[in-house]
Amino acid sequence: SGYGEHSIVAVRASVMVYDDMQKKWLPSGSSPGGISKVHIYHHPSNATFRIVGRKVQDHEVVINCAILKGLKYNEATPTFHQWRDNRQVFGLNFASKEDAASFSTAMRGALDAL
Ligand SMILES: CC(=O)N[C@@H](Cc1ccccc1Cl)C(=O)N1CC[C@@H]2C=C[C@H]3CC[C@@H](C(=O)N4CC[C@@H]5C=C[C@H]6CC[C@@H](C(=O)O)N6C(=O)[C@H]54)N3C(=O)[C@H]21
Repeated sequence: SGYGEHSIVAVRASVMVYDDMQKKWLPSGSSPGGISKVHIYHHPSNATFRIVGRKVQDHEVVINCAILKGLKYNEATPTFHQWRDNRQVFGLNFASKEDAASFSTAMRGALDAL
């Protein structure tokens, strides 16, 4: 309903990005570590989806990336999932297996709809 975006899933996860130079995973955002609320937002009128994550503590946006057709979503472990865009690799270290499963189901639904 309406013309805005709406959240199709909201989970808790630590958002990470892989640093190719240092060859290690770094927490995304300015303050080290910490849990974020990570949503998948659907924009029905332009049939798009994106992932937006905000730190629970200070609401810093630590991820804001489009879900593009053909994205390969890798479930490396039951609580760590990852994917690439043309610049970097993102990882979500979920607070629970249930959060991971919810997110994965919504992600795969979005990918099927693109
Ligand atoms: C073909 C391709 O791009 N391949 C990608 C994967 C991929 C495949 C298909 C589509 C998209 C993608 Cl993305 C790829 O191989 N990449 C992506 C970058 C990542 C980096 C390091 C190495 C180190 C080993 C592994 C890893 O990350 N793994 C193991 C579970 C482990 C779980 C938790 C996270 C938490 C932080 C870190 C840790 O524990 O300290 N950590 C981990 O250590 C986590 N890996 C990878 O996984 C690597």
